[in-house]
Amino acid sequence: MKAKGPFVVAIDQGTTSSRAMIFDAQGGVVSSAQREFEQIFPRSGWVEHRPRDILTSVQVTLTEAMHKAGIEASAVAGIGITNQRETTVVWDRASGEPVYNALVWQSRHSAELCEAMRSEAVDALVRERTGLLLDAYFSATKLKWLFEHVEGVRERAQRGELLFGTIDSWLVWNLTGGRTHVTDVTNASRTLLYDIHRQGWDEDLLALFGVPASMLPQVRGCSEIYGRIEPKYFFGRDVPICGIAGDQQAALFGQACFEPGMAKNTYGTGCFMLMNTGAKAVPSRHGLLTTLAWKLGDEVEYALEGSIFVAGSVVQWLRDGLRLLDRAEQSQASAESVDSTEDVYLVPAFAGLGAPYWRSDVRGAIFGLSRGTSREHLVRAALESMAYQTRDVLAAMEADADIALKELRADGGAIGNDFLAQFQSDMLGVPLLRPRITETTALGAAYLAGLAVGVWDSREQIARLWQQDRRFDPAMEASRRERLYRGWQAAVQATMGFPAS
Ligand SMILES: Nc1ncnc2c1ncn2[C@@H]1O[C@H](COP(=O)(O)OP(=O)(O)O)[C@@H](O)[C@H]1O
Ligand SMILES: O=P(O)(O)OC[C@H](O)CO
Repeated sequence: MKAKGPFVVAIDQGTTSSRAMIFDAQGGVVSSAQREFEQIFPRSGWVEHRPRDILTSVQVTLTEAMHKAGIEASAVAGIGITNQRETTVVWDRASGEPVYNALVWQSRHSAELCEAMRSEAVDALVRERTGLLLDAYFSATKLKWLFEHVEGVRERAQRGELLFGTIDSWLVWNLTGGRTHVTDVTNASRTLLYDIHRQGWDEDLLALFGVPASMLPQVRGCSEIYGRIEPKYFFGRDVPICGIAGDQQAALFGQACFEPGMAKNTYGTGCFMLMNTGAKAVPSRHGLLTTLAWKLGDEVEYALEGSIFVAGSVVQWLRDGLRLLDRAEQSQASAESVDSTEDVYLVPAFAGLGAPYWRSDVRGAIFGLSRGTSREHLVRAALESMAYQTRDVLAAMEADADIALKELRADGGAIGNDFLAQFQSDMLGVPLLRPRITETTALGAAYLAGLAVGVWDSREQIARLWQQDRRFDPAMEASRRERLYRGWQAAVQATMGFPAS
């Protein structure tokens, strides 16, 4: 007999792959399926996705995960969606056809346009209303690029023929058969068009970027029924879609960081540290972002975020670019085979530096090379760079929020690396906790969906489901830690000074 459930499905639409996961009511993984899709690099620094590829990868993984689980569709209580954030899609309201590829969050399409728009008044307006910065990372700059570079898009948008959405909106629109144009507050808070204090699209910002209000989705909470999936996509059942959050906020939720001061760091392609600041939107004076953590019922909570653009991808570069490794996992043994980097530092500013520096013009550098520098030293320096960047962000966070972090919950593919986890704990001087389920992004989306349809009743119940895999306690002497960190800071300063202008 097939298991009765209830089960919850999470769709985790990430930058390089889509994943569908099925969870039971204890928060345990029943099955999962994953598909990569094509990354399109039309020019140096530009990254695009085909919106239809994304949709297909989601539909295929949904079906595969259900087959693997061997459960009835009727046992699924709800579907949650979590997504790569900021990535921008524009499509025709009538035909559903995208007008162009999706412009991906990392892409620098709109970098020049941002420089041309920059002024003290614009910077202040953006920061005050959105908690963000004027940077090509965010959606409104990508929309403006589409208006300026793709023929007819501005005019069609002005005539009300086009819709805009981040990937969550694009998926919900399609999975509900073109009936529902919504997003949630967390995704809205990454567009540069949303007032995070007043909770609404902001007319001044719409005017600044030339965006007609008619193309915007309705903004909703993170845990409610938005619509029902078309039965043809889900074994004949119109299951509710009832959870939406951007992937980093979903991970914060999946890590059960529900109290102000609790923080998580996700070590994937990039690294995103978010600290819950509760009902208070804490403005950053140290290069972080203020963002919405979630909205449950009428309650809104905020987070401080440090966005690091290159983390796990530095290991991919060692593997595919320098061919120093066959597999990412080998980096652990390689780093552990030497006692230190012998003062080699690698600053992986491949696409500039994100938080807290925001320097899109700088590029990566390696310092301290000697005749004795080996492959192992470089691998270790690459892993250490993730930990140093995280310390930069944490220092900014503690200064902004005026608190000292007690522990850091960590997740994402790269934190399976024990060397990195230990070095990170050493470098921060706080315990690092690794949960049993490191797919916390999908788990968070499942929790949000399950809360909306009664699979779980409360956040307290969810917090009790969090389980530790391993705890890493700081073991490095403070004097060594500070000496190493000073070396990193010098390396970053030197990187930012090159080439001399
Ligand atoms: N054992 C490991 N040590 C170091 N880095 C790793 C390890 N395993 C995976 N990675 C890195 O982590 C990233 C994959 O993590 P994942 O959470 O799947 O990323 P994303 O969701 O951003 O695609 C890759 O960049 C990979 O190089
Ligand atoms: O797809 P990921 O996990 O690399 O996350 C991307 C972030 O949401 C970008 O802001």
